[in-house]
Amino acid sequence: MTSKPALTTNELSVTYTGNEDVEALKNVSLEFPSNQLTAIIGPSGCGKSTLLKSLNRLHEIQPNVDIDGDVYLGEEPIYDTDEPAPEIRRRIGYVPQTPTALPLSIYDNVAYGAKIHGNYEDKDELDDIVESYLRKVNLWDEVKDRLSTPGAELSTGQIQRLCLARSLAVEPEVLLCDEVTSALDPVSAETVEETLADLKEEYTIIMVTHSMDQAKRLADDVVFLYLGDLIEANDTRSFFENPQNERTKEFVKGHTAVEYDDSEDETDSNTKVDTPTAE
Ligand SMILES: Nc1ncnc2c1ncn2[C@@H]1O[C@H](COP(=O)(O)OP(=O)(O)OP(=O)(O)O)[C@@H](O)[C@H]1O
Repeated sequence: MTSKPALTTNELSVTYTGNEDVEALKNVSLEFPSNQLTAIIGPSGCGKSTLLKSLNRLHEIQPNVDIDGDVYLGEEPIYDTDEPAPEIRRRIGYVPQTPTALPLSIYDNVAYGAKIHGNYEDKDELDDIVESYLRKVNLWDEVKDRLSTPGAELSTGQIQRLCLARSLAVEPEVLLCDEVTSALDPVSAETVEETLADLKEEYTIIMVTHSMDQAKRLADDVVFLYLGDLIEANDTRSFFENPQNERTKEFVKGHTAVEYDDSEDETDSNTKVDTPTAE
């Protein structure tokens, strides 16, 4: 990891409290470089979504979560700060797995984000902003003649790109993506993936994915979690070709077997992670 970190975690721990405490993340210290795409991978239940949500204080909307340590956006702490959580969440955007359009027109789905940010003078400028973000997510040509139709009438893959445009329109410094292609058909997933590949030139993107193929294709860096522990973080090539930790070696080998040897394994070739759970 070479460039300056956009986001850093310092001994970050997250515990879900209740009848039984679940330590979902344990003392994780990590750097997420600027203008790169980092993939967070690991078996089901290892803490990927927990890590992602703790990076913009999304956990605070749940009552039963204890968080220790801190996260830094550049040099600024996001927990130990007077800055309101909604402003932190504007600066560190979150795109969920299930694409959902607001009950508004295509135009207003994107304008909504721009209006929150309030960085425009008049309608002409807002039109330009909407167009530029729809272009950024490769959706403009598909929707430019029907901007006033409801966003919900688009295909699922188009809605996911609309959600990306809406998230970008508030001008975040970092974009968190939680399995944003997993609810899509293969063609739509490919289009969203191409969009992410374009966006990572300009944005810092942190993405949870279950697909090793996707991590290899898209990510500059990979973070591997197991049972809430950070096992290994490295650039993508080193991570897959020369893993340092035995656990990583096993995980990568397991997925290589799934990807390339379909004679012995019935697991779907999209390499959905199926190794032991942390629960
Ligand atoms: N709201 C919650 N309350 C209690 N425990 C939770 C809660 N959310 C997650 N957990 C537990 O925390 C651990 C980590 O869960 P998390 O969803 O972060 O894993 P994950 O790696 O994203 O899993 P998956 O790949 O299946 O989505 C798991 O043991 C899970 O059961």
